[in-house]
Amino acid sequence: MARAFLVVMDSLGIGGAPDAGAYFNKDLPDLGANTLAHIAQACAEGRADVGRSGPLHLPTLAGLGLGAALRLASSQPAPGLDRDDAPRGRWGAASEISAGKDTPSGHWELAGVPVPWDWTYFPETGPAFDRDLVAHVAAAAGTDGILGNCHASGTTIIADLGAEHLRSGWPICYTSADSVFQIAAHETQFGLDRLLDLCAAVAPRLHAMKVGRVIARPFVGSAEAGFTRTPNRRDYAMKPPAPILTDWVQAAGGQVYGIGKIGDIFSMQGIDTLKKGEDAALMGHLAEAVETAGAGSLTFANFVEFDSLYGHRRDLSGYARALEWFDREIAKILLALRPGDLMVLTADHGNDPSWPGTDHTRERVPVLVAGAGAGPLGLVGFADVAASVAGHLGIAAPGPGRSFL
Ligand SMILES: O=P(O)(O)O[C@H]1O[C@H](CO)[C@@H](O)[C@H]1O
Ligand SMILES: [Mn+2]
Ligand SMILES: [Mn+2]
Repeated sequence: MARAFLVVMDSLGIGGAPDAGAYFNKDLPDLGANTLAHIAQACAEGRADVGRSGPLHLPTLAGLGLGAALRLASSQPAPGLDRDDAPRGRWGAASEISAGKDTPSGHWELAGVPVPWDWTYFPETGPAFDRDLVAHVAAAAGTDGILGNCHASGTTIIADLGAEHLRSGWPICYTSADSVFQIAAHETQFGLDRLLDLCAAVAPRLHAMKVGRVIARPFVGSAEAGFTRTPNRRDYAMKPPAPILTDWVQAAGGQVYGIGKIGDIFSMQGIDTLKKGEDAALMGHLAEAVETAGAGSLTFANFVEFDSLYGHRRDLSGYARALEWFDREIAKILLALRPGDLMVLTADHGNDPSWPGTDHTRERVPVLVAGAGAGPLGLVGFADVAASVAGHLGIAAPGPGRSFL
């Protein structure tokens, strides 16, 4: 009996989005952004040699068709990924139709439901949040005000405002090119539970404004030693607008196992069990799911560190190291798959570490399939991923997606 494993390599874009010109980082359109190709180019040119060296080495993913998918999506050279002439998996490139280039829209559309509305974004100049919203957040925090109130990189803003936060006790509120309201606060001085309660309290108002996520960003440290974010980040996302792949599987009697950020991204909708942790631990949970998942089940995993630790930080070496680690680990997991298993490896948006700014980039994403033979899938849509997984499990797939298998 069939089982399905859907694995999102968060932010591993492969360029070529038809509408990239409509999305921006700073004032530069995302035209030409290509997360994977630019990492591969940096590796080949010796610009990504911290903790690794040489051309980007991804034999497992390339063997499934990653290089072929990249060439289909865009014309950018990707040294090291140009020799997989006969991929052993099914491979293709997917475009997103939802507006925005953030995690929730990407995942919802991969799960079969494109986002039917335009998200709310905050202005880049002047105060990001209006007086009513500031007053609402401060009241919920029990403070006389907030810090930040601007677009920022999360690591930079705690370095800049961490000391003032400790002095005043005011939460640090910031946003990005995504539809997000982020609140950073000291985990022990402000309190982790208090921060999570604050995010939960203000989320309904922000969701009503069509702001996709409120994100708790706890950190530790001191002005003297510096400030560091902890793994206790938590996202409070809007609910998807319609039943998604996880609901379809449950409705058909299958179990749904979430791994990583999947629980936050879908507000636990349609998810029976959730395993969280750093990416290394998540890989262990994925291996365990391959061992134990039942017939008719869906395991849905997100590996976020490509994005959070390396893409947003514009760290080419780190992203390459993470990809090479993932490639070695996923090789073992692919070997453990059984007849009747389908594994789809894909991504939710780009985050080109060679690009200006610190935000996501609008790109196509790879779709690599193990367990369904070999050969091209062509150019597909994000929602086709959900339809294909549903088709493999033999269940109905409402919505716009069409199976590519
Ligand atoms: O700079 P940090 O806080 O990591 O923020 C990043 O993380 C957010 C959510 O993924 C994005 O919108 C981006 O701004
Ligand atoms: Mn993402
Ligand atoms: Mn991100």
